[in-house]
Amino acid sequence: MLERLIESLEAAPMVQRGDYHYFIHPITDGVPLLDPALLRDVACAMVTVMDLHGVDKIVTAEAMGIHIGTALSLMTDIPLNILRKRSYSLPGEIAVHQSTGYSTGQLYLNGIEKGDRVVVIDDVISTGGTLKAVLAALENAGAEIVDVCVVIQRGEPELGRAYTPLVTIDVDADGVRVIDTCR
Ligand SMILES: O=P(O)(O)OC[C@H]1O[C@H](OP(=O)(O)OP(=O)(O)O)[C@H](O)[C@@H]1O
Ligand SMILES: Nc1nc2[nH]cnc2c(=O)[nH]1
Repeated sequence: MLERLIESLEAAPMVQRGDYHYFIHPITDGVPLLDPALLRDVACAMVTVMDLHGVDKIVTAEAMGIHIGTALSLMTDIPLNILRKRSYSLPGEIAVHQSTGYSTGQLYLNGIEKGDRVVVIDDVISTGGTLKAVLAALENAGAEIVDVCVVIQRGEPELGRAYTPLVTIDVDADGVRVIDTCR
């Protein structure tokens, strides 16, 4: 089920963002083109590995969790909640600081109620800064985090809780090497 993902990751072009070796891939960038078969492979694999029993909401972060979260939502009928990079100033909005290997910003959580059972998904975890911010916002909102799943784990980031990557990669200036899969 993950052959297309592995093959395309190992062919991913690289760019520099400061000191950061950034790989470019359809799942993590939407560039150059997202093959529906690849998105379907990823969504099916996530449904297979995640605990979705009694889950009220799928939670992801803008921008590159959205297409994956949408596919999962369509497959499971579980509503999708997106942490946005801009504020809506709605009552109860929760703001958290996000930092990655090449950027910093804010994420804004709306629409999660105390006691909601949620799963968190994202395209990639690298420093863990984004998912830590998402988890902090959900904890602040009083959600119960049932499971966390990412398509790609880059390196060995700690989240302070268990999470499941579909694939684990090593990255250097020459490109991406897939070193483990969830199978
Ligand atoms: O583990 P980290 O170091 O936090 O990196 C992972 C995050 O980096 C990317 O988001 P980015 O903020 O670049 O925004 P995008 O999704 O809008 O591209 C990606 O979509 C993850 O959310
Ligand atoms: N596309 C892409 N997204 C990322 N998010 C964190 N690191 C990376 C990376 O190297 N490539």
